[in-house]
Amino acid sequence: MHAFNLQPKPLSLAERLADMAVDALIDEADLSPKPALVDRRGNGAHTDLHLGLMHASALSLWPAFKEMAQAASEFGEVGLPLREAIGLIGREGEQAMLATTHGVNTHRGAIWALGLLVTAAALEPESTAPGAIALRAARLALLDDRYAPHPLSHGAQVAQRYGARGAREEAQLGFPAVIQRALPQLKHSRAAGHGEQNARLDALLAIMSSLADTCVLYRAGETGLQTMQLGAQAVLEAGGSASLAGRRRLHRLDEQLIALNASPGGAADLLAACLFLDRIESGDSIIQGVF
Ligand SMILES: CC(C)(COP(=O)(O)OP(=O)(O)OC[C@H]1O[C@@H](n2cnc3c(N)ncnc32)[C@H](O)[C@@H]1O)[C@@H](O)C(=O)NCCC(=O)NCCS
Ligand SMILES: Nc1ncnc2c1ncn2[C@@H]1O[C@H](COP(=O)(O)OP(=O)(O)OP(=O)(O)O)[C@@H](O)[C@H]1O
Repeated sequence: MHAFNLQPKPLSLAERLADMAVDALIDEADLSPKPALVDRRGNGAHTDLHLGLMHASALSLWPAFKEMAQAASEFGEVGLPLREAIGLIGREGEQAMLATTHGVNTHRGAIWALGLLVTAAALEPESTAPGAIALRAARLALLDDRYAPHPLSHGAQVAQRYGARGAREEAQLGFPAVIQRALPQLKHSRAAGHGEQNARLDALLAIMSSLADTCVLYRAGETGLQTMQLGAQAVLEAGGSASLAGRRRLHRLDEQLIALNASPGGAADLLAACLFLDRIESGDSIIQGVF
C-alpha cells in the first residue's frame, strides 16, 4: 500500500513572485490609517471602492503576475519581445481585475508598477538589490509596446494639462519615489523602533511628500497636489506617524485630502512596490522558496 505524499509541492519562482506581489497589495490595502485611501477604517475619498474589493482585486491579479514572471524566464532578457509579452498579460490582468470589481479601477497603476518589478525580479533571481531590480524594470518600461492602446486616460489628461507624466515616467526613471524615498524611510523608521505599521505609513508619507500623483492632480488639481506634498512632509517633520504630533497632523491631512477628494492612488501603488522590493531584499528567498 502506498502512503499519501503529504509533502507540499515546492512553489515555482513565478508562483513565489506572484505570491509576494499579491501580499504586497494586500498589505498596502490593509495598512491604516492612510490619508484619503481605502484602508481598514473605510473608503477614504472613494465612493466606488472598499477593502473587500481591494482584496478580491489583488487576488485576481495572481495569474497575471505569475505569467509575467514565466515570460521573463522564457525570454531571458530585457527586450521588445518580453516588453510586448508582459504588456499583453498586463492588459489581460486589467480585464480580470475589471471582471472581479464589476468595472471599477482598483489596481491599474499597481499592475503596471508591480508587473514590471515582478518581471525584472524573475529575469535575474539572484540579483535581489531593490535598485538593481528597479533599473531592469526601467529598461523594460523604456521600450515602446507597439500594441499598447493610447486611451485618453486620466493620466493622459493630466499630462496635457499639467505636464505630469505619472506612472510611465516613474517606472522609466527606475522608481525614484521607491528607491530614494520610501525604502530609506521604511528602514529609518524601523531602526528608530517606530513599529512596522508606523514605518510603512512613514514610507507612504515619504512618497507622498514629493510624488506628482496623477490621481490627485486629476481629482483635485495643483491645490490638491500641494496639500498632499506639504501635508505629508509636515507629518514626517513632526516625528512621523509614531509620534503624537505626527499622528495629529496625519489625521488633519486625512480630513483635508478627503475634503478635496484627493486620493493618492499613485502613492499607494508605489508603497506596494516598496513592500514587494523590501520583501525580496530582506531574504525571503525567491530562489529556494524559504518563506
Ligand atoms: C502606464 C499605465 C499605468 C497607464 O498610465 P496612464 O497615466 O495613462 O493611466 P491612468 O490615468 O489610468 O493612471 C494609472 C495609475 O498610475 C498610478 N499613478 C499615478 N501617478 C503616479 C506616479 N506619479 N507614479 C506612479 N504611479 C502613478 C495611479 O494608480 C493611476 O491610477 C499602464 O496602465 C498602461 O500602460 N496601460 C496601457 C495598457 C497596458 O499595456 N497595460 C499593461 C502594462 S504591463
Ligand atoms: N488603498 C488604495 N485606495 C485607493 N486607491 C488605491 C489604493 N491602492 C492603490 N490605489 C490605486 O489608485 C487608483 C485608483 O484611483 P482612482 O479611483 O482615482 O482612479 P481612476 O479610475 O483614475 O479615477 P476615478 O475613480 O475618479 O474615475 C488605482 O489605479 C489603484 O492602483
